[in-house]
Amino acid sequence: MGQAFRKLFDTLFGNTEIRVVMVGLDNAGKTTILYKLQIGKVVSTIPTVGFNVEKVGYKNVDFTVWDVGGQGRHNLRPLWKNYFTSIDGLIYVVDCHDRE
Ligand SMILES: Nc1nc2c(ncn2[C@@H]2O[C@H](COP(=O)(O)OP(=O)(O)OP(=O)(O)O)[C@@H](O)[C@H]2O)c(=O)[nH]1
Ligand SMILES: [Mg+2]
Repeated sequence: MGQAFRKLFDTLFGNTEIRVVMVGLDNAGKTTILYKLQIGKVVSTIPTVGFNVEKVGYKNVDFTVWDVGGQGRHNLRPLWKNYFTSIDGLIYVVDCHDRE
């Protein structure tokens, strides 16, 4: 209950911190989205082995966005679940041009 009031208070009067995790298959575009959100540009990327984490501010909300690598050949997908504790949101990124 106290936590709920705290969140409400923060939303109305201060900064709210939200933790978000992005997962999806390799080459889906997660890292591209992360840096587009943070710096507003499309950057060139390399496959993520591990994760990238960045802060993205929007209005009075501070998003901490975790971008977790999705390559199957490095067996990264079974590791996704380790990022799912204490998060407020999960984004699953899909490349709509990927027919496989
Ligand atoms: N045409 C097009 N290319 C994109 C788009 N988003 C990402 N790409 C390209 O797709 C490739 C992979 O993008 P990443 O953002 O590195 O993919 P990822 O999901 O982080 O991949 P992993 O780190 O391996 O899990 C890069 O060459 C990007 O430039 C898009 O919306 N359109
Ligand atoms: Mg990546």
